[in-house]
Amino acid sequence: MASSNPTTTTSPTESETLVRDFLAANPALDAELGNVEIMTDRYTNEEWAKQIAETQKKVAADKSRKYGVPDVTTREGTKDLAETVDHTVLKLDATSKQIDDLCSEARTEGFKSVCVRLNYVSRCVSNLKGSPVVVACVVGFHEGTQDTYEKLREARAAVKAGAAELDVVLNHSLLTKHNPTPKPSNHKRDSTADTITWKNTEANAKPQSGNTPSQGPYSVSSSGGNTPNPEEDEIPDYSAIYRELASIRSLCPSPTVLKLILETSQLNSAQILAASHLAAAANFDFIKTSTGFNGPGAKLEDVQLMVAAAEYLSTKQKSNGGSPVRGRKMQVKASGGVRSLEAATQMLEAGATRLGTSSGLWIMQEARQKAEGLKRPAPATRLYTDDSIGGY
Ligand SMILES: O=C[C@H](O)COP(=O)(O)O
Repeated sequence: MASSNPTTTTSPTESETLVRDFLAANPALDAELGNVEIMTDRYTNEEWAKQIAETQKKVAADKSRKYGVPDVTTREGTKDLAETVDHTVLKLDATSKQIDDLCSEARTEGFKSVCVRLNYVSRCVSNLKGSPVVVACVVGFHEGTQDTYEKLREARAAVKAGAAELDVVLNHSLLTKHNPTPKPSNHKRDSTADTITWKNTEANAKPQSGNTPSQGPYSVSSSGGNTPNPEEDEIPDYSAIYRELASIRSLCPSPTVLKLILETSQLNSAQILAASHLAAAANFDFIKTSTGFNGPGAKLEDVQLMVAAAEYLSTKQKSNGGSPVRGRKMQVKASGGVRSLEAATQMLEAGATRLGTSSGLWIMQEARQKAEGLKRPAPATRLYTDDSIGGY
């Protein structure tokens, strides 16, 4: 049975209707979830806009702040690094063999998770039985524009199949159609599926012109320089975004870990902050940069901004008596194009706590090489000096 948060309205809100309809169509789920707490539409679009404007005004990326990173010259540090990695294969043409290899590599390396599409979740769950590696599944991949009901169906199917974490693609078009601000693209992929999506990205790209402020405060209308957009002064449909996120959270309660993929390459800083605000309000656990299939992946400045946003949004609730966001701090996952130990280290230094990468094996290999390179040679090898013949 579903119950909702206290609300001043008597008729059900759109979120309530959506979740109740979903449960009515899935009675087994309704019984399984028991007393679902529906996160209702808490604010009007104008109220969201006001709150988001405040976040945009207050939050700026702190480029000088460096977070501690695992010391990969130690065994413990290498283990810690591995535990940040979501070992990822999301190609449409991935084979069962590749998925099986992904799982056994994740077990061997001690990665946090394997991140796959829905069709491979149960295979991974059975491969990883008895290991601490969890299964993460993407939802709404990779465009994010599927309708909410479809995303709910996908999310629930993934949880039913055993996924512990869901990486949900934001419907970023709801933000960008008001202030389209594509960023420059120099991303190249190699598989056939990737090439197709890359072509789509290029086809959809609009001219870029001085539209991405590198530091706050950021406002939604800060896109200056674009061709005038008839919708420029309208407020993006924040309510629709929140409704989608909140209904996914309502039907996939904790301990399911929810990550929101913002697709930062498609957003300006103001839009990144708006999405972060709504993710926090809907109790998501992570904000994540990229799908890896649409424009460039994780950029340092975006990770820095998201980390600052997560920090601000977590303290905001404490300071204003419980509303409007929350007290638990979201984490940040850097994903897309993280292909080397150096890139991984930079993202962690910027405050990311999770890395989504298809290059996890290579990154670990580099970490081991670094550890070995710095180790003093064992006495038997005596590579650099020979005490028997004297020397300094
Ligand atoms: O979330 C994960 C990304 O799809 C991985 O992207 P990548 O292949 O560039 O590492």
